[in-house]
Formats: sequence, structure tokens, C-alpha cells
Amino acid sequence: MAEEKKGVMLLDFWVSPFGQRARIALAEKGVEYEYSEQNLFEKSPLLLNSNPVHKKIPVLIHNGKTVCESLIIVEYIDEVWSDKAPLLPKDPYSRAQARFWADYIDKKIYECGTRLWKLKGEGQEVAKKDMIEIMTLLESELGDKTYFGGDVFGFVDVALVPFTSWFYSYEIVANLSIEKECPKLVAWGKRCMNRESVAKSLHDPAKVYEFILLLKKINGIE
Ligand SMILES: N[C@@H](CCC(=O)N[C@@H](CS)C(=O)NCC(=O)O)C(=O)O
Repeated sequence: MAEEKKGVMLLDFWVSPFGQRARIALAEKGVEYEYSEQNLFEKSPLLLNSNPVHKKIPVLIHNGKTVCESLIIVEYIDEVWSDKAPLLPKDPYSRAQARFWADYIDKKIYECGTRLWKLKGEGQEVAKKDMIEIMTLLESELGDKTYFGGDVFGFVDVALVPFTSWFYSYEIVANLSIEKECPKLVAWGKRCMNRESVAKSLHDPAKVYEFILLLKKINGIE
């Protein structure tokens, strides 16, 4: 029988908001792991074998076993390293609510952001209106709380905060000011950046924008 490989490895791609969720959760828990940057334009056998269904990063490999899908990875990390920095609330109703908002973020932001940089004219205007609606709704869910988790940084914060490093790009491509539309949400993002786990997992918004320019070029968008 093959010997089980011990330890934690993360298959990731630097700019991915999904990968960054896993990185933040691991950092919150103080878990040491091997970071494996993947080439998404030429996928490695390791990535293809680890996530044969979706063939996407992030993939967490823990003692030789793979876990796919970022929110599932964050929940897994929270359960395995449960002694430190709990991310999901204990109370079943609060847990259900946290999962609801993380799921909302998952279904809405990346897709809408992609429409923002891919489309022009009316399509982009619709995406812009949608993005403002999404952000406004999230801002009202945040309310006057420090974090989405209340006083403690939690699951919804982990799900959303990676997108803050994409805000700058959304603003440039669509001539939009998220700060003007949702000042409390932007202030929350800055608060999160004061956490080491977040600051070391996100990238400079200008670099994210350079990546979007590359994506536009690859997709033949002027
Ligand atoms: N729902 C997935 C989304 C992951 C995802 O979209 N990953 C992208 C990078 S941001 C990827 O691996 N793309 C490669 C591809 O689509 O071929 C999650 O939450 O983990």
C-alpha cells in the first residue's frame, strides 16, 4: 500500500480570490503548508488528478487526501483545526446564515466582475448596476458590525475579502466608485487588511489590474 503523504499542500494561483480564501483560513489557524503555484494555462498532472471534476484551483491536499471548492476547503480547515480562530459560528441558525451569505457572494461577485471587464456598452452598464446592487446588499448585511461575523472575523469575511483587491479593477474598467456607493463596505475591507492573515494573502490591486489586462488580451478584448 502506498504510504500516505503527510502534511498540508495548497494548489493555488496567486490572484485567485478562491485560493486566497484558503490561504486566509490557513493563516488564521496558523497552519503551516506547502504552497504550490499552478499554471492554469497548462494544467499540471497534479492539479488534473487532484480535481478531476472541475480541474480548478484551489485544492487542499491534507495527508494525501484532496478537498476541492474554496468554501468547502474553508469549512474543512475550520473543522480540522477547530482549536483556534473559529470561522463558522456554533449556533446552527447563525451557521446557516453565514453559509447563505457566503453562497450569495460565491454566486454573484466573480460572475458580475467578469461581465464588467469582458463587456462594453449596454452589457457593461447592466453589470455595473448589478455590481452596485450586490455591494449595497452586502453593505446592508454588514450594517454597523465590525465584521460580517460580528465582533469576530469569520466565514463570510473570508469568503468576501479577497474580492476587495479586485475592486480597483472593477472601478477602472467600469468607471465606478465602490467607495462612493458603499463606504462602509470599503471601510470593512480596510479593517480586514489590518489582519496579517488577510494582508499576506491578497495582492496589490494594481497587479490584479495588470492580470485583468492580460485576460482581456488573451480574450481578444480591446
Ligand atoms: N467554485 C470554485 C471556483 C474556483 C475557480 O474558478 N478557480 C479558477 C481560478 S480563479 C480556476 O482554477 N480556473 C481554471 C479554469 O477554469 O480552467 C471555488 O470556489 O473553488
